[in-house]
Amino acid sequence: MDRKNILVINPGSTSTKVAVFNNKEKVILNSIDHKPDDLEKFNSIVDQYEYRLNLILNWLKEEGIETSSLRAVVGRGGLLRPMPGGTYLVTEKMIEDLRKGVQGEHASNLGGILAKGIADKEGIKAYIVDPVAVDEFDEVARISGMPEIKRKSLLHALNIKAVSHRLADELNKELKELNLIVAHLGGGISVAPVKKGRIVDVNNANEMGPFSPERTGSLPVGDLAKMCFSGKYTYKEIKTKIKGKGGLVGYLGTNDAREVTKMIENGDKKAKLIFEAMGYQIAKEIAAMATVLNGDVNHIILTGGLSYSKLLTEYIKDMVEFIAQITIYPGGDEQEALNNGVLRVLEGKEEAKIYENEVKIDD
Ligand SMILES: Nc1ncnc2c1ncn2[C@@H]1O[C@H](COP(=O)(O)OP(=O)(O)O)[C@@H](O)[C@H]1O
Ligand SMILES: CCCC(=O)OP(=O)(O)O
Repeated sequence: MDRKNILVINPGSTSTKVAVFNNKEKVILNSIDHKPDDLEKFNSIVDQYEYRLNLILNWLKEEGIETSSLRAVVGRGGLLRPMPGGTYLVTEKMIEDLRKGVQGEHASNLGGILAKGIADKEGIKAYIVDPVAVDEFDEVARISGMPEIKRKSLLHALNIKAVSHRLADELNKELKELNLIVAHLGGGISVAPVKKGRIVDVNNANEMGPFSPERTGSLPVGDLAKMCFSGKYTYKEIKTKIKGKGGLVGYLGTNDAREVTKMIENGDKKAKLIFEAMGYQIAKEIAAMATVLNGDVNHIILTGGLSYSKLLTEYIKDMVEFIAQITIYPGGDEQEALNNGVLRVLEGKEEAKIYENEVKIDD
């Protein structure tokens, strides 16, 4: 069979997005949503491998797409060691680090593993592009306030870079001429100042910043420490309360903003307060990042799944439009960005990076 297709796999905390491209053309796309109950039964992210793999393979089968038609497979890259952006070949060392979760656990750790699993069976190559561990921080942004703890760059780097380029193109400008604040509003939330194309700071989307559909974001640390030592919870339970059962899930029992919107439409006052509180925290984070850019902000971008919600984006807009003009790219461009990253390599415009050569391995 003619190998013409690229399979894109984007595992997120609330969904697995899959797409097939033929060169630049998107042949088909699907977002398989995961309710908290679907994932709760797994002990770790890596344990979800067979579950997500079967969902992908069954979907390909239903759509009549043979894996023998694939030319390459690309997955969203995970919490690897801090690394420069770009397209990376999935190597054994990368797989080892994704399995270990060297910077923690997140669904995107499965991206490279799933891509390699499918690619190896077909004897083709697997890649990741601009993983969530891309680190372009200014040194000052690494200081937490406690010498034992460093602030980390963990974020939706793939989409933040893609939509920044998209806006620059639409404005007919070079990205290096612009200062942007990009808020990716997904299962996790990243708010990043993009200074002349570089992501110089960000809340750690896994455990800092605004609360999100399934995460607490930053918490009052004294109360958290007390809770940890109360004897009521194991370490694992606390971790799940922070990531998985925090945010909208913690308050309202769902990670789905569409369900929350229905609750609000049906007069649920608690749902309204919590949804507005999420908007309030996102707006505050955007304003904080405006200071990182010394107030010199050309544009604010709202993107990610939550930015389909007019209720949420209007709330945020109202609070931050004094800073700069706002553009909304609902959902975002992650699938296209993954495909484009691989195409650049397959077309010889860029060389795939090798993980081991780009990161510091000191263990
Ligand atoms: N049309 C929509 N309207 C409102 N919220 C939406 C819509 N589509 C998706 N969402 C919400 O966006 C969030 C997921 O965003 P997404 O970027 O897909 O995250 P992830 O990649 O982590 O799965 C969920 O809370 C989901 O309910
Ligand atoms: C670790 C940051 C990436 C993130 O939060 O992605 P999801 O929104 O897909 O969970």
